[in-house]
Amino acid sequence: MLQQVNGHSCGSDAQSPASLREDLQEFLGGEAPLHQLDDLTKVNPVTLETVLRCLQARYMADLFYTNAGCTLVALNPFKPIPQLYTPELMRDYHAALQPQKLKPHIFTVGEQTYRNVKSLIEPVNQSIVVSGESGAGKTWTSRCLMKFYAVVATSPTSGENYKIAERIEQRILNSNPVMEAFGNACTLRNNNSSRFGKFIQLQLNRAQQMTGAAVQTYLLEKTRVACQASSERNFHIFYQICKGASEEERLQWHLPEGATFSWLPNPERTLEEDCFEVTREAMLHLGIDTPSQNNIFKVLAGLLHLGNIWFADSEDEAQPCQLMDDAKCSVRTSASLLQLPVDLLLETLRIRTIRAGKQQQQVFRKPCSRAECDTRRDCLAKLVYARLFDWLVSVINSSICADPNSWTAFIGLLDVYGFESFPDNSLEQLCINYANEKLQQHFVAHYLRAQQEEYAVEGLEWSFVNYQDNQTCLNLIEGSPVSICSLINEECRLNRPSSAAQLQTRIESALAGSPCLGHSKLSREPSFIVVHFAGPVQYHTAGLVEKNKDPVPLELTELLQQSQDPLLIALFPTNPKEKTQEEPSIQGRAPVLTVVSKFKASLEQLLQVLHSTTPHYIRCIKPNSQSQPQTFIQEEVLSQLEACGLVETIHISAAGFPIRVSHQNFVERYALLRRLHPRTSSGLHSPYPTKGPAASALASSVSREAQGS
Ligand SMILES: Nc1ncnc2c1ncn2[C@@H]1O[C@H](COP(=O)(O)OP(=O)(O)OP(=O)(O)O)[C@@H](O)[C@H]1O
Repeated sequence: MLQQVNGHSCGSDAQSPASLREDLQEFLGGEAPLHQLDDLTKVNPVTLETVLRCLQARYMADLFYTNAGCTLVALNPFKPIPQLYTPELMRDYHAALQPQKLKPHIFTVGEQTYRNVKSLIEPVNQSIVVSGESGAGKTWTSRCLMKFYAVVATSPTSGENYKIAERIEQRILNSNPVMEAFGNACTLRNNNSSRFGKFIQLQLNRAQQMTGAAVQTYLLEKTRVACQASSERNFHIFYQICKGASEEERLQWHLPEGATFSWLPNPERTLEEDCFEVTREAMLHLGIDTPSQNNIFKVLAGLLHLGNIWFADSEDEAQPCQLMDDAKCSVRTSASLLQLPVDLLLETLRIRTIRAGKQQQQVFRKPCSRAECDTRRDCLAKLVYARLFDWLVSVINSSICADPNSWTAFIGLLDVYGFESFPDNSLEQLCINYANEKLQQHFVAHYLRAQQEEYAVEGLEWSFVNYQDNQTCLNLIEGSPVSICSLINEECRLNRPSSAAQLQTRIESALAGSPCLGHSKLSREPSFIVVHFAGPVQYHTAGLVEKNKDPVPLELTELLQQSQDPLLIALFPTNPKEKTQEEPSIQGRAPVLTVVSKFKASLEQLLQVLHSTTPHYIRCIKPNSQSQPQTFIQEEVLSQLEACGLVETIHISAAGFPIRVSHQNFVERYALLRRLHPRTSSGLHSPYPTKGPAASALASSVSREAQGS
């Protein structure tokens, strides 16, 4: 009935179409207008179409949050709605007797999570998995949740303790602008796209007060420092220093007004993320004082000048490449900002050292080709930036992390880069989409599969809801013995010359049986297609192996160890015992630790943490790819709904038993009901089953009733 009414096009009578529709609905079915359905399990029937219509109706009515069983759907409004995130509203959700009876909100999830910690029911630790495609609102959501906990999980005491707690919360909140300045960038899909993944662990003491936090980051897209797609930008911080530096700083950092940098595309675009002052202020609160900040910005300016060093082709292979005319000044400026000997910088960029022999004693020096010089220059910048980012994260952690004895439980917020599919996808997208597959699998395993299996085991009446399991895709990416990861890693291990076309052939022949592997007949570049749960993505094989090796010539690290700059000295210590991955082993074998293998290991660690917690899910949905408010493009939303299996989730949530109470807790909580029903004469049999499937069904229904769901 709803569908028909909604599909009906209303005329332009005196009555507005919206109110006519509502009247019609009421008359025909007595059902609530679609936008009033704040739980998708109430949509009837539950189909992709009805869910889509409901979300659209709500979006147009400025209702951005909707429950979908165990998941909260968050539609990106693409406009500021300050009244939706006020501290007063946070307190309302916190103080509510039954927060789930209030309008759906991320604060309901926040509060439920918080109450779960309080209840001490195992697993006490909680996690909130915020997912969605790039630009859907994940970072925004996690930021708001952090603010929520900063407001509600505070010490009620006054005086000194209160001040300490407030300082910790401020620091935790201040970690956001700093990490976003250094780790976010404007991409085609999102002006403030996170180019790294993060898991924030909010640490709570016995009284459920936030005593600290810890941040774990994943795979920063460091290639962006030296290479940006034409309509994209470098990390925000570079624009911030160029736009926000004072006159004096401009002189110190050699950043005159109007200077152009190859690695600073689209500087004319001004974004709200360009605010230098916010970053500085936040850094200060995290304990990074002004001299240290200036040191960081000076190094970053040095990298910008490094990007302006261009080489000319050498006519004689035995001679190093010459600098382009404009580049001579850039070399001097870059060397001076990075406090490196200018000759050594030039030599390192232009001459390769080859070690040979058993103990690598024989050393040859070979001039690099122009392309090799460019690669070394880019590599130097990536090396510095990646270490700087890691260093910042460790500074942040030391500033916000609580003493391990002071906290007993945590709430984890996971905000990883969303699923990506560009015209040109490479190793970065493969890793990002792989992470999204793993998270989807966690959701599928935890919710869609495990729940239904449990119902079957408990003997509950249940007709199985089919869902899209992404295991086949994961097998293709990471399975054993052969997968895309293993094949790319093997190329790195064998260190054999391998063309992009050869890699494509190897992948296609070794994994031909996988239904998730596709081939594009139209593509001129060697590539392969992976059919992800969120859609097919074509990956180009050119440069894949090299990126996976992520080779850092030893000379580059040695060069940076020669720097007199205090920050670079800290980032590149000259500790002979510290053997870095980039150093070749004695036997001259290629390093086994590849980007993919390190990423895989960190993902596995993350999933272990997630498995040990009670998970909560927030699905962020991007209503349109133009980031426009009040614009709901059905096809785009539909593909996101399909990709995350939302309809299946709703089906299972609607028909299933989402609330689980242990038998003991159930008896304790509802023992009162027994008094209402007289016992049988023997006194042994309660009218309610206390064990087995029927008990859990009963527990669920009573509990659901109690919670008003
Ligand atoms: N609840 C909201 N209210 C207002 N604007 C929002 C909201 N959520 C998101 N936005 C807007 O959408 C933009 C993109 O959101 P966000 O950066 O959180 O996306 P994301 O999912 O983290 O993307 P990525 O994966 O690229 O990092 C924000 O910069 C903000 O302008």
